Amino acid sequence: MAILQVTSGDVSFEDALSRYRQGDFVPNHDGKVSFGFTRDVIWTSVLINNASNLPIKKFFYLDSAWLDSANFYFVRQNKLVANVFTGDTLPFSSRRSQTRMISEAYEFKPGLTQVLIRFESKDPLLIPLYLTTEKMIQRNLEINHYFYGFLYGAFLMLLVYNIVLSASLKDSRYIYYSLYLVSFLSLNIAYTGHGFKLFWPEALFVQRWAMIFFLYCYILFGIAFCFEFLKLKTYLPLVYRLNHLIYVSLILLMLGVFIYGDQLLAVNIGVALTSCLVVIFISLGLLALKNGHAMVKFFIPAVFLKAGGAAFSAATTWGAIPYNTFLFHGIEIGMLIEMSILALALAFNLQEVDKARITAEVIAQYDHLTGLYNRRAFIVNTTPLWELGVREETPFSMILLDIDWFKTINDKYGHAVGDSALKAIAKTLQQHIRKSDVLARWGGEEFIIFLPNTSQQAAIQLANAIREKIASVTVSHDGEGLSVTASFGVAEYHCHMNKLEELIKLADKALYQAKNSGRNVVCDFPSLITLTSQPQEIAQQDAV
Ligand SMILES: Nc1nc2c(ncn2[C@@H]2O[C@H](COP(=O)(O)OP(=O)(O)OP(=O)(O)O)[C@@H](O)[C@H]2O)c(=O)[nH]1
Repeated sequence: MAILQVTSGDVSFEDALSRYRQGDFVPNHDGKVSFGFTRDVIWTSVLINNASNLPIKKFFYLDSAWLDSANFYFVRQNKLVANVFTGDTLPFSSRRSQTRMISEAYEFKPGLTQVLIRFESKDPLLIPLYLTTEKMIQRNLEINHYFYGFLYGAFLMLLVYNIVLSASLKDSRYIYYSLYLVSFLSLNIAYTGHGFKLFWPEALFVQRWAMIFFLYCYILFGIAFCFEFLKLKTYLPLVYRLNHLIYVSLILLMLGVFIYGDQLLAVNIGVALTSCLVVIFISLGLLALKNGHAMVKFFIPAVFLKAGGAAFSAATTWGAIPYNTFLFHGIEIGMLIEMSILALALAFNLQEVDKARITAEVIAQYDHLTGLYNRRAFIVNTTPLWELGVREETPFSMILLDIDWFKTINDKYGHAVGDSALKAIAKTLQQHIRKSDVLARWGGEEFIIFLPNTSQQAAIQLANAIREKIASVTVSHDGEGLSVTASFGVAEYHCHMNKLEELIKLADKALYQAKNSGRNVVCDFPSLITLTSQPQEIAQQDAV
């Protein structure tokens, strides 16, 4: 194969032929196939010698879906015998051969045939040209089908997985991930020629601009995903504030290039932005890592691997390294790896969210000062025991206790001492109840105990034991021990009660009675003072 690269203006077939004869074509000894982003026109000349006596049908096959035009001129004995035009400037349905990649059949008569082909593209000019048989083309397409079947299958799986997660978790990161993935998928469908073959075979305008449009979408959603995934709002708020400016600038740029209408310029800007994207992603990732964002440990390797794949694709496209199908598909493989790692990261995040939810649920059950159940958790844990007691007709009781003169303790010794008293009493209560009892901090200085399988008499006994114990507990203050007392109300379930609240109300009434009876006493309902000690003003209860 010999090549003539026309850098300015155009050359007609006749001119190309005469320049070939003048020796202007250069032999393509090193098998160059990539000419990068160029407005140049490439003419190639191939001499085919059919040494047999019979005509042989062969196919020219181009393993690239980016060519705007491939114009084949078949010359025999200095005469043009056939001219076939194909490429993306022709509706797909008008192509003689309906393969996704350009292929052109020709029956070579015995003897020498010269084939001159004029190539042009507004996308990267890549000409991996093969002279082959129909069988080989079918085989190649078959391998391609498996490859893209696997790739699109994997992308669709990741997509569905993330759409389900975004719908159930209402987390914007999954939505941006899905958009990022869909834009890459669409870009891939456009630049591999699948779109032209399957979705818009007649629409030349779409074929011309779809790839560029999806490339810009990919950049836009890539940035949006990066901002959300790295939680820049939290970890880099100054950068995050720029997000709207970035999105608006990108959309304006996109509109600008479409209105200007220069396809090659639009592709060049898009590709340059995609390369910048990798640098931006990694820089933002490192900054977020510095500010303590754990998910970056997934993000940076994912972006590196994708960037590696993309670099190989770009290098083969630009002709920096020799063309090779595997390397050419580097971006797709890299993107699949990146998407899988990021999906893993989002799954990891799901686990974190779950852990945080469990922690929040646990925290929501407990009183932070004493570590006892709070009022809500008390009701939740007591209700089934109440129902069981009612059904099995076993006695059960409730104790409500309130620290005496607690306001005075706070006022006189300070809140910290009040808190220590609350903690000391909580500990005492925990030591005196059974595992099956339910203990909670009911309010400020009030505690409640639900006692399953416990009669009123037994509850009163327990309350008195606790009362005595509390009175003997000392809370340290300025090196001295300060003692506190508590008053108790006890009530037992009766069959006319319908709700837990009714039993609590009775215990509260008994407690009220205990307070009125001078404090540091246990009262039950109906009010009955079971044991008293001399009521004391806390102000007088100094060191023990
Ligand atoms: N230190 C501390 N004080 C609390 C806490 N929760 C509530 N309190 C205080 O407990 C005091 C309760 O005061 P009162 O309801 O007047 O009861 P009292 O002083 O114990 O009087 P009697 O119950 O009639 O013996 C209030 O001053 C609240 O501010 C807490 O978590 N820590």
